[in-house]
Amino acid sequence: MSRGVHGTTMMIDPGLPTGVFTDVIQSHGHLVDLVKFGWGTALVTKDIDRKAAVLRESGIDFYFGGTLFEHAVWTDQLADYLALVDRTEATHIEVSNGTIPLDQRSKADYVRRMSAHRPVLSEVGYKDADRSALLTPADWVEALREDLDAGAAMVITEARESGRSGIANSDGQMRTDVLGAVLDALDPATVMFEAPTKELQVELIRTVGPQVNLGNIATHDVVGVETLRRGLRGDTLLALTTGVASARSLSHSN
Ligand SMILES: O=C(O)[C@H](CS(=O)(=O)O)OP(=O)(O)O
Repeated sequence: MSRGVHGTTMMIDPGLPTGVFTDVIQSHGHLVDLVKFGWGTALVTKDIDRKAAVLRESGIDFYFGGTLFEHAVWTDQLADYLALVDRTEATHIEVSNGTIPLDQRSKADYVRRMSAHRPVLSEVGYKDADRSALLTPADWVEALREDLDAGAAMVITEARESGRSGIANSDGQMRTDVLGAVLDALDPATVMFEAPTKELQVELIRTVGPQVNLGNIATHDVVGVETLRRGLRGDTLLALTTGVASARSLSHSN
């Protein structure tokens, strides 16, 4: 799924027209490891099978938003959801409890069940910022561990498409207490951090390194994120690269 030293980049499709989506994949697909068809957009997208084919032809893994899984559980349509996964040949299933009343233990049971169908990406954190804020760093670590123990291929920290909930505060700032606890307890290779804003992307790349797995990257930000990973933007240049020019030659050129 990942491109080696540079971690997984998961792009979120908010329902782009098929032509635009195809263009994005043709132009930037080499920088994308995973695509999420956001929330329930797949069910109202006329061309979802064509979009899925574009990703299969490009060798890019994809799955449907956790909200679609939750909708299926809540409305008792899991069989239809799995039929969609099979028909489109989605490579992964996201299991989450960001919206519906599904406790952590029951979610972990779904991780076990869904792992029989596809590798599972399991999310921790809530869509509601106030509810998420009540989760302590220890709660996050415990839930992430429980999902990994239940067989999740990777766990996801919620931040929404806005970057204003879950592991981020409602003002968009990273909850550094949670991030620190997660990095102390888990191998970052097993975690994908949703990071739709430049502030969150920079913080994660500076803290974890270019190998950090980043999710919910907007279609128009794929190239920008890659430059951050490679120190090709001022925000990460000094943190990720070693200068070779001497101070003397630098001062001469100034
Ligand atoms: O795609 C989804 O279902 C949502 C996107 S958002 O939180 O509504 O912006 O995210 P997920 O993390 O997959 O639940």
